[in-house]
Amino acid sequence: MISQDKQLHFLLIPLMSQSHIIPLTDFAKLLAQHGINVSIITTPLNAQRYKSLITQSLKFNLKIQLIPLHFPCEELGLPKGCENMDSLPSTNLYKEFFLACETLKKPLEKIIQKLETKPSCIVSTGGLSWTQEIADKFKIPRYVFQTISCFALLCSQEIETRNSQLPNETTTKQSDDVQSVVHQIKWSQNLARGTLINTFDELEPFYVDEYKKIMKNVFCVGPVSLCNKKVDEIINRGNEGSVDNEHSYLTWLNSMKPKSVVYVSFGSLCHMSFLQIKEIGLGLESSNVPFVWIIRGLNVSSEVKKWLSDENFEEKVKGRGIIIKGWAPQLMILSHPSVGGFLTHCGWNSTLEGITCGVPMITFPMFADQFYNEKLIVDVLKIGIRVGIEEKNKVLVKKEEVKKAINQLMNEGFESKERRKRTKELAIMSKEAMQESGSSYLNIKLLIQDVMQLVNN
Ligand SMILES: O=c1ccn([C@@H]2O[C@H](COP(=O)(O)OP(=O)(O)O[C@H]3O[C@H](CO)[C@@H](O)[C@H](O)[C@H]3O)[C@@H](O)[C@H]2O)c(=O)[nH]1
Repeated sequence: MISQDKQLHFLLIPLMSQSHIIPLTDFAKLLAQHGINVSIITTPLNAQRYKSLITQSLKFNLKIQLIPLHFPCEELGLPKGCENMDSLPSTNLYKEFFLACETLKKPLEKIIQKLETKPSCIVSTGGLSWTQEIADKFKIPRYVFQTISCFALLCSQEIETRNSQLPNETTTKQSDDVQSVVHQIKWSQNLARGTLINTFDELEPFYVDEYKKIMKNVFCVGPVSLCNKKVDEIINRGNEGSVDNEHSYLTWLNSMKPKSVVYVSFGSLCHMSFLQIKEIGLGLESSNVPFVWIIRGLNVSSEVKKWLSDENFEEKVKGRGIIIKGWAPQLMILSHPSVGGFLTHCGWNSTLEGITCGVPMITFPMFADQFYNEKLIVDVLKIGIRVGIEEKNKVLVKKEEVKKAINQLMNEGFESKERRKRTKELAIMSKEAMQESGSSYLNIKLLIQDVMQLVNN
């Protein structure tokens, strides 16, 4: 714990999406472990979903509170209860969702006005450019919390988001909207005091250095998921409801040979066509490799359910494969010794979680930074292999290609062993970065000093 003249209070504002709330709540724990008082802005349903965070903080004497603000779903044409991007019934509602997020600005200003002492700083995730206006209004320094890699940040500085990186259903009008939002985000980032990135210096040193040349006050503070050490923290992370099933998954994983299982998941937002889901299923079936396959959100369509039942799929793979139709305890599964491969959409949180758990990957990007992360995983770090062609969101990846990639990743050949070795080395480096006197640990301290100095001036 640092010695400090004043009790620092960090106000954390994530975009209401699992891929932003999860790393920011992890970061809250890390800050609280350094003696910081942390408030997280959220909404009533998200507060419910993350209530275990509060139980845990009380247990470990950490000062973290959730501040729920009303989220105007129905007023803005969103279905009731859609307070998190993963509960949207269609990707066409993203615009309405972002507008609903922006309406949090006024109530949040009222909250800040009512606080006895104003927050020492705001930490908000990249997409929330309106939080910069709040920071300016109250003269509070704002740090942008980046949930993507330095490699992807640099790529996106250079290149406009290509249409092929947008989700399948995106229209030209929506694509223009995306470009204008990207410009707004960049504008607000330049006004921020600094940038915190969920990565670690040793993972992508060249790209971290390059990013530091174009942005001021850059602190790599991750992988933040490593703050979850106790089993119940890992099982509960981002969970939607009860954790009863988690223990049966654990029993199943315990019965499998070390490094024999492939974990298949496409994050919290990806919307995959029925035909693609079918090819993945058939590829998994014919690979003969044990698997845990997550089908969630928009992907659990009636077509998918019918196909699974017509094929008698779950019965056919019984004993060798598990399908989870809903929220999976991803960190628990990836950190289990029986898991030896990860078929992933390359979301940055998933990529980092694969790395910290030492699990090599099969890359299946579908939109946004996922294509950059594929390049980082396959070409730079050499800890994964591609399945199908590069711009695969427009082309069906066939079952034969899925089977081939799984067998190539999971076999005992020289290349697989080398890939596994490299991933293991990165896993060790990631843990060292987060340990006392590791690079990310020290960067968090430097961040706190930066805030302290601003507060004391
Ligand atoms: O059943 C599930 C599904 C997901 N997760 C967790 O949810 C997070 C998902 O994050 P990520 O892997 O980054 O995927 P997305 O949800 O798809 O993330 C979006 O946001 C990321 C961060 O900005 C981008 O890198 C991605 O491209 C974008 O799709 C991870 O922590 C997972 O462990 C679970 O625990 N259980």
